[in-house]
Amino acid sequence: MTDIRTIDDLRAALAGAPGPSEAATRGAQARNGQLTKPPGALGRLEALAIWYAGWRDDPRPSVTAPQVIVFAGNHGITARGVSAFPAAVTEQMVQNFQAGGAAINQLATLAGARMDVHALSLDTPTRDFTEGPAMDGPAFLAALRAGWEAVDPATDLLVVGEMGIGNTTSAAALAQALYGGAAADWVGRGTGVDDAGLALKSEVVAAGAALHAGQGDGLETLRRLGGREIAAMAGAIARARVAGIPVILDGFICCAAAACLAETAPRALDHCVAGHVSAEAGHAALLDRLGKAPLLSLGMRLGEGSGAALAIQVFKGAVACHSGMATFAEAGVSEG
Ligand SMILES: Cc1cc2ncn([C@H]3O[C@H](COP(=O)(O)O)[C@@H](O)[C@H]3O)c2cc1C
Ligand SMILES: O=C(O)c1cccnc1
Repeated sequence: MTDIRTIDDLRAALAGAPGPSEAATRGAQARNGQLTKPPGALGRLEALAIWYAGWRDDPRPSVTAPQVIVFAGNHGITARGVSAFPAAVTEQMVQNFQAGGAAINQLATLAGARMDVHALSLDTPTRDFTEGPAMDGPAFLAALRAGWEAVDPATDLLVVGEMGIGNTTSAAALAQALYGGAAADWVGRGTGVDDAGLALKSEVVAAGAALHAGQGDGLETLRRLGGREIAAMAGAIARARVAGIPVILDGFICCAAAACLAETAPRALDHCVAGHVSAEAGHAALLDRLGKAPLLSLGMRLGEGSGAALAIQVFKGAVACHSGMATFAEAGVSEG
């Protein structure tokens, strides 16, 4: 599947996507058992490398072409005062990304990743989701397709990040609509709202979830409560699933996008690893729902793909050891 013309095309692509190669997984497991180290001594790095080998269909893979894609969108919900920063910051940060001045630029460069920035109709914010669906069908499909098409088929490790003032409110509403619980379980301070701002966010999220929960699958929920950049992240993660490209998930917003796919097709996130756990209040609970244990826990709460981009280096470490180390036989080291 190289194109999606309808949202049902995306549903079908997710449902029919192949899993990792069993032969490559077995080959990598066998290799891992022969490497010059005590069994299990590289901890979770060993499982990561084997998992990566399966998805890349190569028992001795390397990470040579990581890609970081940052999507930006504006949110009608910002009119309700849910962010500590004005909506204009979305566009200003896009310019900062393009000039190389944001945190994600530094972390992507350090990880040896190509970085692409896609600003999605910034002059047309989504609708306030407490009044109706955030996006109509064509706008939603366009955003999904922008994400789908942004993935370089030649990439071998993908990170998707976002910029969109107000999007922690959108992500919290998605989480509540998909998983239930109270709005207060899912809202956090985002860019740093005070206690009154947090209470307002809870009200807005509860109203959105009440209006839109239970109206369809994860993708339909995404159309109703998401944003263009969140939909594009979902489109990119889905493309990677179909193309067998492993993905490192970022923070709360990225995981909300991913959750919409998981609630659409049960194996939709088999190709994803959680890069980090964000300090945003609901992220740990969201990772639990996704069944993903984070690689890093550094108290970051930035978004942009920053935590996941940092985790590329953990991945590179895992794969470099797996594929570069000598075996006991090669090195003449005695096995225990
Ligand atoms: C200067 C600046 C850079 C950022 N980079 C990411 N975000 C993060 O903050 C926003 C979400 O928080 P809220 O829902 O509270 O608006 C998103 O755009 C996210 O990526 C930023 C926010 C700011 C202010
Ligand atoms: O976890 C995130 O992705 C996050 C948290 C706060 C603000 N922006 C993003």
